Amino acid sequence: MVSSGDVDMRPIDGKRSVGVFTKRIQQALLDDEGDVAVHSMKDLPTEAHPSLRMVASPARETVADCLVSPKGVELDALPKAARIGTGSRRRAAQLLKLRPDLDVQPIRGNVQTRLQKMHDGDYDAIVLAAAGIERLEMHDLPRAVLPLDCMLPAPGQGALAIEVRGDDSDAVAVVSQINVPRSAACTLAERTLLSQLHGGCLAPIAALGTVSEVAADGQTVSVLHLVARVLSLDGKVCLESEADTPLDLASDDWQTTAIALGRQVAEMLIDRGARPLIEAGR
Ligand SMILES: NCc1[nH]cc(CCC(=O)O)c1CC(=O)O
Repeated sequence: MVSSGDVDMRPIDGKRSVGVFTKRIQQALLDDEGDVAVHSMKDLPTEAHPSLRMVASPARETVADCLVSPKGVELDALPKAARIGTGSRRRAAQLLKLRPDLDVQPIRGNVQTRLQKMHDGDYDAIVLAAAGIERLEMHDLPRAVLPLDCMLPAPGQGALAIEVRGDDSDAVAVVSQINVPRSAACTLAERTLLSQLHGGCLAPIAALGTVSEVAADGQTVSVLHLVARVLSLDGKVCLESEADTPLDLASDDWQTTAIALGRQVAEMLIDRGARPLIEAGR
């Protein structure tokens, strides 16, 4: 299905841009044109549609962003004042934090359109999610992975969100079986943080949840870690907070745990002054 996010070339704008990649697909579910919707979780607004239910998130792809350029150079090898195409304030702010000289310019359209614009010479480089490149099987695309400490991803990046109609109990029962709690816990923490900050998809907010196994008293326990950043648009201010919590993936408690961690890290950022930065980014 073609969504308005694929074809609308106008600059990203607060209200109009909410759900542009997901609305058309949700409408197909509501109209009974399909029974299962597959979204990029990153594109799915945190506020759920009242008649739909996100019942599964399968194993997550790689979460990083990539710098894509004709020669696939690293960020520090770009010439001074290089033109970078990205419509994402999160990406723009994190790039400018490291390279204030860069000339960040808006870009729209699907991946093919963006690459064409780069090859036409409109930009020296663009930023794309590694997950998108891999899902499109563009394995030969010249690119440099941006390390996570320089570019934290968007909440939900690299994950899929599978939605069904809330009253379709067969679909709920079947599709929920492909949920991977380890991935779902990470993205639930990230998306809880985002909704607590009322960031929508546009504010310069980055977040990454990870699960690791830690040895404690001769046993291994899972730990959910969440790190998040809120930046000023020019990247000059960058607040970062993180926290972790034990996670019991075998019980249904993982949801409560992930939500609590998302709230906790959001509070830490608000205490450090995130609100005015988010308001300025609207
Ligand atoms: N906003 C478009 C969008 N939605 C999901 C992805 C990539 C795949 C993913 O992050 O899951 C992309 C393209 C991009 O950000 O480069």
